[in-house]
Amino acid sequence: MATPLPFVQTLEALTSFLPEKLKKPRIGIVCGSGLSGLVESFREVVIVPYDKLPGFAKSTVPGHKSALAFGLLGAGEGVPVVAMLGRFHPYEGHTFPTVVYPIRVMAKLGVKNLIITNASGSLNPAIPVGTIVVIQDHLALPNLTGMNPLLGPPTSPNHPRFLPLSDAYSPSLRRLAFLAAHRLSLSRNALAEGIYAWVSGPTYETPAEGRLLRKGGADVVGMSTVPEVVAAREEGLNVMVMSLVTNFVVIPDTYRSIREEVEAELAGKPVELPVAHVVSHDEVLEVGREKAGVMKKLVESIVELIPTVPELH
Ligand SMILES: O=P(O)(O)O[C@@H]1C[C@H](O)[C@@H](CO)O1
Ligand SMILES: Nc1nc2[nH]cnc2c(=O)[nH]1
Repeated sequence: MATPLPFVQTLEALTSFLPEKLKKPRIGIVCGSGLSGLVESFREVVIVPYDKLPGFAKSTVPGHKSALAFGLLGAGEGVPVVAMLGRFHPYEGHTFPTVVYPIRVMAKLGVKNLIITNASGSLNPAIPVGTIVVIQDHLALPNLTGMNPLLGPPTSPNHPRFLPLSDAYSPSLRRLAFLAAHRLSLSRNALAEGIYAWVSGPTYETPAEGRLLRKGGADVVGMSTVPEVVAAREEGLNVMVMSLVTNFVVIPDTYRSIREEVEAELAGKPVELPVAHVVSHDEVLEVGREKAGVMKKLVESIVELIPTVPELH
């Protein structure tokens, strides 16, 4: 029998930390690798470390802090928001209920719209490093092969047993991303649309895996987000995802043949080999730092626009 989740205790703890005007955020934000700097734009900010909250784990990944940030974001009076400064990934050893626990807590606080960010590798030559991809759909091999975050007894009798995901990524929220980019005078190439492949990690893709995902229709690949999207949809939230491309995934058209190289060498005609790029988390964080400002402005602008859209209330 699964241990019951301590929602009541978490909500009581949060209530004790928060002033009245921050107690009911309507917009939730998840900050991906290297993107927690968003909190610098919050006003009247209250930071609640995860270790003060029953049910919350600790994020162990560099570039992920372990705290919830509450504050007002956007021009004028500002909109009350809550942001996860750091998320939990299944590859860290966290169970799915733990990975998505903060999302369910956000829903219980009254959050209706969720903006998720992440870092990803590009599988699509037309989507270079530094692009922010507004996700329109996902390809989640783990969901299809026995690692679905909703396996097991339902978390609540109010949740559907069979959750549809054909409409997971809110067109109304995605629209706001492009309107926000226009307001900020970003170049057309700064933002793209695409499909996110979720893999469990923590290994990066082999070239053959990258090629498989590309052939399957994915544009970018990452190790997070989909469990959060699934839980958020189960909780009835509107969801949008913006994925910052931090590196290219190597997808060769052909493999270099070692046999041909040896044969060429033996024949006295050595071939000059291209040096293949090897991705690292430092590189992911570096691009995150470079683009954090743009991501921050986009999120802030989307937060300002949400209250103007009746179907997002
Ligand atoms: O939490 P996100 O998805 O932003 O982090 C990405 C995926 C892995 O956790 C890590 C790999 O570098 O970055
Ligand atoms: N799986 C995966 N996750 C990433 N996160 C940032 N870059 C990558 C990548 O190339 N592959």
